[in-house]
Amino acid sequence: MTTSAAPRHARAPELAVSTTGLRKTYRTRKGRRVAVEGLDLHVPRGGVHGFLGPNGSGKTTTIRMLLGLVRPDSGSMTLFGKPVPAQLPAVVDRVGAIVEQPKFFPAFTARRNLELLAAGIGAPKQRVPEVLAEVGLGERGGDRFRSYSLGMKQRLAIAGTLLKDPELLIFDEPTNGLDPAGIHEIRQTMRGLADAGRTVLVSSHILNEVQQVADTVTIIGRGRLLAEGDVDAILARGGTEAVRVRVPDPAAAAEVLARVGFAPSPGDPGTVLVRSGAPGVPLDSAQVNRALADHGIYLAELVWQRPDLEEVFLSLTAEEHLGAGAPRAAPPAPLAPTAPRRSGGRS
Ligand SMILES: Nc1ncnc2c1ncn2[C@@H]1O[C@H](COP(=O)(O)OP(=O)(O)OP(=O)(O)O)[C@@H](O)[C@H]1O
Repeated sequence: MTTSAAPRHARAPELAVSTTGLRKTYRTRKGRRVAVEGLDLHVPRGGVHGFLGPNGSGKTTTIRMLLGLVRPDSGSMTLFGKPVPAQLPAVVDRVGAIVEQPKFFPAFTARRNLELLAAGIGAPKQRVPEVLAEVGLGERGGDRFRSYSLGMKQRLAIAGTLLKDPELLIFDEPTNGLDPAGIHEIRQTMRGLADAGRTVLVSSHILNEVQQVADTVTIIGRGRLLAEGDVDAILARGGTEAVRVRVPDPAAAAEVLARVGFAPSPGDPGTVLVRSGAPGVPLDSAQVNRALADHGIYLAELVWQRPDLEEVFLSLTAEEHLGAGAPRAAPPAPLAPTAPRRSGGRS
């Protein structure tokens, strides 16, 4: 099933990126391998758009096709409304991308490295201090590249993509290999770029990592679209809220909760997961607490379990794995679009 959660871009006059029916197969010794299977992608202008899917789901292949590095078998693509690859030269200066790690000279300063890069791509040298500042390296531009942390190296790579002042930035798995601090730095950098009015298209196989910074996402699996739209709307449709209660006797608590209309299920040892018992009725944690206390069961802990994009992905792919004749869940009602997130990120 494809979930389309009332994306903002439905009203946008022009998308930063779009693909229609995009397909790519690779020739292998065992025959043809389908990498991208009829993919429709819609990236609105402005904000951070997460392009998400597990390893091998076709993200890099799609990005490489958009950048003219790989030729699709069929389908169409546009960047800022211009068909690519046919009109790529007309839009290429509006796009900056990191698909592979750029090579910097370890013994040169970050500033010198960017000056060399600027000369190579015909960007003005005056942009160098500006782009260093934009990625938060303004104070460290005089340090040698080899003294940088991995997160700083990746931010320098991002600075390199900004030299020509592009409107659209495409980053393929920019947090690969980074520690949590480095991941946080890159997230903040992407948020800052989007808040400054650029469009950031970022791919990742770690869905929850991007959930924290993306305004909109496209989730793919095995080269096919699974869900797209505003993060909050996809979360609201794709997963169910639950509370985890820790009680002395989980079986007794589950029985009580089921009797009064909740939907309990076993949690970690010593806990019960409680969901709303009726579709569309929000879960009320105070009622859970009261129901248990009324039956002499006092909880030691109550923790909200909010749905995340990993959970949404798993539920979407679980549906995909159902046989053709198996019953499918009815699609949830459409939701109103949510306002774009503009600062601070999510926790
Ligand atoms: N040059 C190639 N030749 C043959 N098969 C390829 C080639 N490049 C990619 N593939 C296959 O195409 C599929 C999609 O790969 P792709 O790298 O686009 O996925 P991905 O989502 O970017 O994965 P990852 O997160 O691991 O980078 C995979 O099955 C992969 O093995």
